Amino acid sequence: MIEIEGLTKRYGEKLAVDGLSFTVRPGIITGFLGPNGAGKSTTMRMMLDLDNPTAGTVRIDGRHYRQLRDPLTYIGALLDAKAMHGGRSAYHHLLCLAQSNGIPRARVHQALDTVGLTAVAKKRAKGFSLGMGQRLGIAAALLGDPRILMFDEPVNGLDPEGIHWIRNLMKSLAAQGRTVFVSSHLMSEMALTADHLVVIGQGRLLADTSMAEFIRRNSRSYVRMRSPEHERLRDVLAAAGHTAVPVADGALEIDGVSAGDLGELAAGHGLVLHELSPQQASLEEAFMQLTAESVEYHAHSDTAGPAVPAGPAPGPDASPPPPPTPPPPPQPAGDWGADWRRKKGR
Ligand SMILES: Nc1ncnc2c1ncn2[C@@H]1O[C@H](COP(=O)(O)OP(=O)(O)OP(=O)(O)O)[C@@H](O)[C@H]1O
Repeated sequence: MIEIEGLTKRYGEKLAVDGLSFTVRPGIITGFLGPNGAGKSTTMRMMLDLDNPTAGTVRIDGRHYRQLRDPLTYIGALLDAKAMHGGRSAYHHLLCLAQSNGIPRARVHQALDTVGLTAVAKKRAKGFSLGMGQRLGIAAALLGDPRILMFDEPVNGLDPEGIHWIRNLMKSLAAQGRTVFVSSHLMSEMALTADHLVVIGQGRLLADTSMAEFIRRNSRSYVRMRSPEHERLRDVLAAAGHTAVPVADGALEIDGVSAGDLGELAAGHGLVLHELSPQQASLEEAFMQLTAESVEYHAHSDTAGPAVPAGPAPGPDASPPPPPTPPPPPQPAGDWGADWRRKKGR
């Protein structure tokens, strides 16, 4: 188990992690989700004592990382798959790690076997593809047979076969009762892997919820209707007890009733419809709404300009930056998502 309490990291003016508190439990995969720059890697580095917190604590099975004897036997991590000595073979890379952490040599063979690198164990790591490097990084994380595993964006840049393999590996590690903590900036990836979600934005906790609860609250199905007789359609729907929410393109969105029933209702009143379509809100949309106010880097919607940070404009001739927008107040974890549902009139 990993317990994080009031974890904060400031780099000069930048508050990268802002008073995070949550617990990562064993036997499940906990997804750590947030847009680019949200503070995921910084949090993970502090969990592994690679960075000092400005405030707050991290406990690994009740102890600080520094108090762990042979830490690789408690917690294994894949942070940056490229962080290895490229001139060494995969076997020697793992052997060096094993020898400096009191791990028996036999584990090197087992770890190579688990990740499918036995055949290339004698090859130098610098000749490895991205996927092979990722597998070697995972072998290093598994080397000490730790109860806790941490993966930072493990599927980045992998082909579908590699992604499938990592997903299944994480699931089997969790099924063995281990604590699995995995970061991503993709909701779609987490939906396929995680049992629990911790969502952050600009270093703050936005949600701490089970995946099932996230899906239950956000996999909303509804019906879109459009009619040239917009007002009459609204009246007919209201009289039938349905709440119709108008949206920007002139359509109405109606929850809790089927497209078939709505079609019959409209036909019964002689209403012409230009659209009657069942819809399913995507989890990606829910995640984007949840983190919308905390996204630091936006792409321009016009195609002329490059993506730039939303912060002050660069360069000596740049016009003065607009005053900073105050960050949104933190949401109580029990009511996350309420804000965007309110905004959408849901
Ligand atoms: N060593 C550092 N010095 C100064 N600022 C830093 C440092 N490390 C991270 N930051 C800043 O802290 C914020 C959080 O960065 P972090 O890498 O933890 O985010 P992230 O959620 O992992 O992002 P990504 O998904 O893009 O990897 C960013 O604004 C980043 O620029």
